Amino acid sequence: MFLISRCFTHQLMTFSNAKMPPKIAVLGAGIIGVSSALAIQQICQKNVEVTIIAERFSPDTTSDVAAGLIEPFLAGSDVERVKEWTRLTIERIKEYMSEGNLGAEEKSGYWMQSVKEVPDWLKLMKNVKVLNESEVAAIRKRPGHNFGVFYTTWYLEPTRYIDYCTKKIMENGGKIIQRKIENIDELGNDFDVIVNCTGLGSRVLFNDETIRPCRGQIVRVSCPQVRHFFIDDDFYTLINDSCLILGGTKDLDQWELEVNSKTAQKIIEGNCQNIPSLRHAKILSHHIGLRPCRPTVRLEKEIKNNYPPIIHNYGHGGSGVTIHWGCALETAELVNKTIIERKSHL
Ligand SMILES: Cc1cc2nc3c(=O)[nH]c(=O)nc-3n(C[C@H](O)[C@H](O)[C@H](O)COP(=O)(O)OP(=O)(O)OC[C@H]3O[C@@H](n4cnc5c(N)ncnc54)[C@H](O)[C@@H]3O)c2cc1C
Ligand SMILES: NC(=O)CC(=O)C(=O)O
Repeated sequence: MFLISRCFTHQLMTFSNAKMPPKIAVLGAGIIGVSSALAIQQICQKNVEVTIIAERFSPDTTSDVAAGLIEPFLAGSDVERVKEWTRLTIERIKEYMSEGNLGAEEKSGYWMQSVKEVPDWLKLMKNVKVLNESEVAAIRKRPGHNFGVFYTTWYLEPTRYIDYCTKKIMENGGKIIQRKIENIDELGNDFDVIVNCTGLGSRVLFNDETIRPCRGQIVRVSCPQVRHFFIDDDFYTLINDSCLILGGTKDLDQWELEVNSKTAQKIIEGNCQNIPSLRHAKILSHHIGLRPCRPTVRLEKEIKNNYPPIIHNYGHGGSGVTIHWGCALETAELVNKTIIERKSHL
């Protein structure tokens, strides 16, 4: 009886609240959660009540650790979807830059490779140049640099951007609740749609063991004379407005959040070999993040008996900044379609 009444109550709640704007819970306040919340407000023309519920907020999310380089990395096997999400995100970044926001720029540099790779997503970049033998020889810094590509991409500093999105969400009437959700039963019948943007948290919250941590350690340094990024199989120097980000480890199934000093030293040494000027860099800070890696990004609607519809948007690996807006738009379209379908049944 309880289950039926609960299910009936939920339907009743929906029917009885037909005049109230649909209530949307967005679980997670990383770049995926806040961008999804904002896209939902925009696509549903603000005729929704969006509440972000999260355990941690910026600057204490994985998203805040990211350098925000725009290029797919550990994004799973849906390469065509990832490329389209990247394209839409690049358009978003251009708009964001045109508004005069800080923390986003075009940036050029080198990707030196031991095995030649010219992925399709390079077509989204500018000034792409596959290096010839003499150019490789001129740029090479270590024996593993057998091939190389020069290109221009963008960076989007997550912390600044999350703040930008959050301000807009609040201006649109959004709400924020700081809370760890142990079980979605806790949400009861309070919401009409649940949007899951909990990243690695989905492993427990939605019992998805296919999402696994890929631990990344970085060092933020100041070295203004370095103005190009430099990436190879083991190390990278990426650029933000007022610092460089030196990386980059990728250790699957490693949950350790303590900074490892030996790893930090290896990261610094390896990047100094690629860019000798870095020997004059000032060390600013050390950070760890656990990339939410999954075989594919999970972006889909789930219907569970006795629960509101759940729209999943998690598992972005090393590409959450790169694909955030494409994923946010697709999530918002799923929410809008769900609301319209519900209204048609009233
Ligand atoms: C070192 C490093 C460098 C990176 N560099 C880049 C880069 O240059 N470019 C790029 O595109 N990507 C990069 N990434 C990847 C990017 O950071 C991630 O893909 C992205 O942050 C994932 O965003 P998210 O919002 O899903 O996760 P998160 O930022 O982890 O946010 C998850 C949110 O869900 C909340 N949450 C989880 N479980 C619960 C629960 N049970 N109850 C309530 N709230 C919950 C958390 O509190 C948090 O608010 C990098 C990652 C690392 C680690
Ligand atoms: N997209 C990226 O470049 C990801 C990255 O730098 C990381 O460490 O993850």
